[in-house]
Amino acid sequence: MSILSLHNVSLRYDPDGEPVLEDVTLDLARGDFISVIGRSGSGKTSLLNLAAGFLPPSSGRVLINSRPVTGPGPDRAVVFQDDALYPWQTVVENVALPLKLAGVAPAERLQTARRLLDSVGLGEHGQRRIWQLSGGQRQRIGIARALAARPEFLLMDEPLGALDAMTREMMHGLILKLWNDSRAGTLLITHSVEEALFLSTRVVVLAPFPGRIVLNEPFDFGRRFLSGENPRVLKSDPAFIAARERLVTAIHDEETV
Ligand SMILES: Nc1ncnc2c1ncn2[C@@H]1O[C@H](COP(=O)(O)OP(=O)(O)OP(=O)(O)O)[C@@H](O)[C@H]1O
Repeated sequence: MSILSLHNVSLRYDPDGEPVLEDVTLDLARGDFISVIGRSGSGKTSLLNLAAGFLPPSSGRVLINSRPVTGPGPDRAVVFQDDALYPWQTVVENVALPLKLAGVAPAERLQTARRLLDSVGLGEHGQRRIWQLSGGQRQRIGIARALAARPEFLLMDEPLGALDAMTREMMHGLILKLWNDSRAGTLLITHSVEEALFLSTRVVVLAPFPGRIVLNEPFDFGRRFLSGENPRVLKSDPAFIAARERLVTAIHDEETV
């Protein structure tokens, strides 16, 4: 089983300055869905950038299956809040792009891209241009594209941050279904405690200055949703409400843990 690991990782942007992350240890395995929450400046995006291989740690190790990560790779797909789609290409061409870069033959990559577009409910929109779509549709395409090359890990930085509440809720169900189908080990950075709690098999809270893990707890609300439980009922479950309070307290109270 593939595991993306951060072992005792610290990060300084300024070699003489304070660390942005200090002694962070976290394992993301296939089938995991880990959300990272925390106050602004706690190092969430920096943590994702280390996992993606965009940045090297100042100390500690970032490993995939015990081998050092030396840069970005096709085993890790990244989705940002601002979708990086190409407006001059059609929807289906955008989704097929990672397969084109991987050298997959045109017929096969179009077939895969169409299947992914169907899975995000946009099968009818393949020939449209990106500018003809709503923000929620664009994020669905961004996630479909990220999954096209079957990455082992999906790293998402606030992918739903710009969406309205209703679209966001719809996206939660979709993200859980795609995660369940792909089994890609998923790391989600979010500002929404409820989103983290509803989606994740594990929620990690970072406290700032220096960024460090102050809470790391498993949850099963996403799995319960996938087994057919109603999301509104799940979110009013006393266990959900109590967990939300614990997470909010951990974010605002550095004495936790
Ligand atoms: N490229 C950079 N160079 C120098 N400092 C940086 C850089 N990127 C981030 N920082 C600093 O590192 C700290 C953590 O930033 P980071 O973006 O990882 O936090 P975050 O938790 O994702 O914040 P937010 O919730 O506001 O997006 C902040 O103090 C930020 O100013």
